[in-house]
Order: sequence, then C-alpha cells, then structure tokens
Amino acid sequence: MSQDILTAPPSEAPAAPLPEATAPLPPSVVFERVGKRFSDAPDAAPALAEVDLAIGTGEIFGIIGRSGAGKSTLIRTINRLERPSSGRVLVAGTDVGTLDNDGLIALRRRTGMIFQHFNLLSAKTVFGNVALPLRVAGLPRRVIEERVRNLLDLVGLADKRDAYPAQLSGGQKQRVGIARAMVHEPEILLCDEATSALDPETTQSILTLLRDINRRLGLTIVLITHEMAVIREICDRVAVLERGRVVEEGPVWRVFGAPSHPATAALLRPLVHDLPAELHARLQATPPPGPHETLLGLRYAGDRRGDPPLAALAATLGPTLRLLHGGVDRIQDHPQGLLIVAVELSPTELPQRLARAGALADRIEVLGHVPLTN
Ligand SMILES: Nc1ncnc2c1ncn2[C@@H]1O[C@H](COP(=O)(O)OP(=O)(O)OP(=O)(O)O)[C@@H](O)[C@H]1O
Repeated sequence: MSQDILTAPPSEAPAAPLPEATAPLPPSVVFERVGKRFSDAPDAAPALAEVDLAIGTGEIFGIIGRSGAGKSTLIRTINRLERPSSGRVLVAGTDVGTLDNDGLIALRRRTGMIFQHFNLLSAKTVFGNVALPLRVAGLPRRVIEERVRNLLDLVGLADKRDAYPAQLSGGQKQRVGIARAMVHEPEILLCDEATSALDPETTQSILTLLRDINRRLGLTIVLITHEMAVIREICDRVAVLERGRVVEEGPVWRVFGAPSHPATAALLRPLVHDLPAELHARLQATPPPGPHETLLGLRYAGDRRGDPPLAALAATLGPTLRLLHGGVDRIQDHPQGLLIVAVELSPTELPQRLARAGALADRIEVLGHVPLTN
C-alpha cells in the first residue's frame, strides 16, 4: 500500500478526504434483538430485552449499568456462556447460537476472557497457568514454551514465570489472567470487572496494558465495569444498560459529556466527588423543609466557544449563586467543561429558574440540596 503511494504520479486532483476517526468499523460482535429470561414466571422481568448493538472490530467497547442491569449476562452471550432466549449474537458474522461442539470450542478460543478475581490455579506457577489452555488443546511443548514466553513478555511478567499466584500482587495476577486469555491469539477480549479488585494505580497500569494490546494487536475489547473512570480512560464507545435494555450508546466523550438518559446521569453522578468534602457529606436528595441551597452541575461540551456565561447565570439563577467548582476535563481529546454552583431558591422557584437557565449550559443537573444552618 505504501509502495503505491510512494510511486504514484503527482496529481493535481484534490486529495480524497481522510476517513473520519469515528467512522464505524466493521462489526466484530452484533447483538440482534437479544433477549434473555431466567424465569418462566410471567411477571418476572427479563435479564435482557431487545438488545441491538454492534461492536466494531478493534474497538474498546464499554458496557455500564447499575447492579442487575444485565451487563454480565450480555457479555456472556458473546462466548455463549449464556444462550439468549430470543434474538441472535453474531461474532465475526457467525451466529453463535448455531455452533456445534467444535464450533463452540473455536468460538471460546477466539474470545478470551478475564475476570475480577483472576481465576488462577493456586497450585500452578505463572507459566503453568498460562500454558494450561495450550496443554489442554494438545499443542507441542516447543510451541507452548515459545507462546507462553512471548505472552509473559507482552504482559511484563517474564521474570515471574516460576512464581505461584500467592506470591503475586493483584495487578500481577491480572496480568497472568490477560496472558492466559490471549493464549489462543483471540480476536476479542472480554473483561468482566477486570480492574474492580485493584487499587487505582494498579488499575491504571492494567488499563495501559489493555490499551497497548488493543493498539498493537488490533484486538476488540468488550468490558463491563462499575468504574466510570475506567470507561472514560480507555473505551471508544459505551452502551448503558437499564433493566436489560440499552438506553443510550455512543462515543464515550458524547455519552459522558451530555448524557441523555437519567440512568446514565445517575451512573455519572459521582461527579459530586468534585465537591468540598464538608458539602458532600451534607448533600440530600430531596429539599429539606427549612432554608437550603441547591447544588447544580452544569456541563459544557468542548465545541462551545468561550467561558461559561457566569454573569448571565447569576442574572437567571438569582443573586444567591455561588461558584463551588469549575474545571475542564478532556475525554478522548474532547474538552468537557463542568461548573458546580449553589443557589438558594424555593422548591417552586427552582424549576422556573432552571427552565430559563437551560440555554446557558449543554446540560444542567440537580446534584442535591444542602440545609443552611445559622
Ligand atoms: N443464572 C441466573 N439465574 C437466574 N437469574 C439470573 C442469573 N444470572 C443473572 N440473573 C438475573 O439477571 C439479571 C441481570 O443480572 P446480571 O448479572 O447480568 O447483571 P449485572 O448488570 O451484571 O449486575 P452486577 O453489576 O451486579 O454484576 C439480575 O436480575 C440477575 O438476578
């Protein structure tokens, strides 16, 4: 390809536009109206309902949702650890529901999986844990030796090959888990809360490793997590599940910058951690009967020019307006402005003022209420 470019005669014609970085990639995993019921009881809510999603090849795709929303069930349909009750799951174009035993073994080899608690065998060394799936598959010793060595190099554990899991830190155990998941050179890596048992620094190093593997090997990564920071850090796109349904999906910068569904906004609410600790501790979900302040989070998408209009906000929300926090985050290189302000307004006045202030931010969210004490 580069040869063609180098030897092509110069052309006066304008260069063809480069494909947009966000152009959809061919799908690696497709969910078509996937439903899952664990119970036949007519009043039991389905674990999944009418899930339609396409995950592009080489993308890092996050699935979020509150506990019980169906995240694990959905990710487990990809390697058929769960079978949908309705709909289809396609992996690289193949309906995984139609696979026979051999097909299923092949599917599981092309979809590695890592887990929150690593699932390592304590009686086997690092080498033994990573080599096990290859031994089960009956590969020659020489091939196993070489592949495991390469994988331990890839995950930065070459010097730990003879250590036992009990001698490893959590981050090192997860690196073993990643190496083991990669033994069959999969096209897809499924991560089920892979960093949830790790401290922030170790989480960061595992995310860096996953991103590196994704970039170097073109691996598609599907991950579920309750840690929004993980999604923000490495995912290209994200889907939000609520009671088994996809309620929102899109590029992370857009979904996190301007969440359109209340379930997403609720998941992102930890932004209140940007508040001073003393205020955070006193925050209430419902307005108290006496005098109180209401805390508002105002978000600004990156393409909005200029500073947030503080004077206009004060004119609209009233003279009690206090600025508590202001900052700009970058998500996937898209700047996201966030202001947290406090206003002293009665429960009847608040919605009217908020309606008028709507044009002054891309999104305004009520974070809670704080009683005022004399
Ligand atoms: N094997 C099972 N048998 C019966 N019900 C199940 C089974 N697995 C999951 N469920 C139910 O399906 C729903 C979705 O569960 P799932 O574990 O997929 O949610 P989740 O979003 O991954 O939750 P969490 O974040 O707590 O892990 C829940 O109501 C759960 O109780």
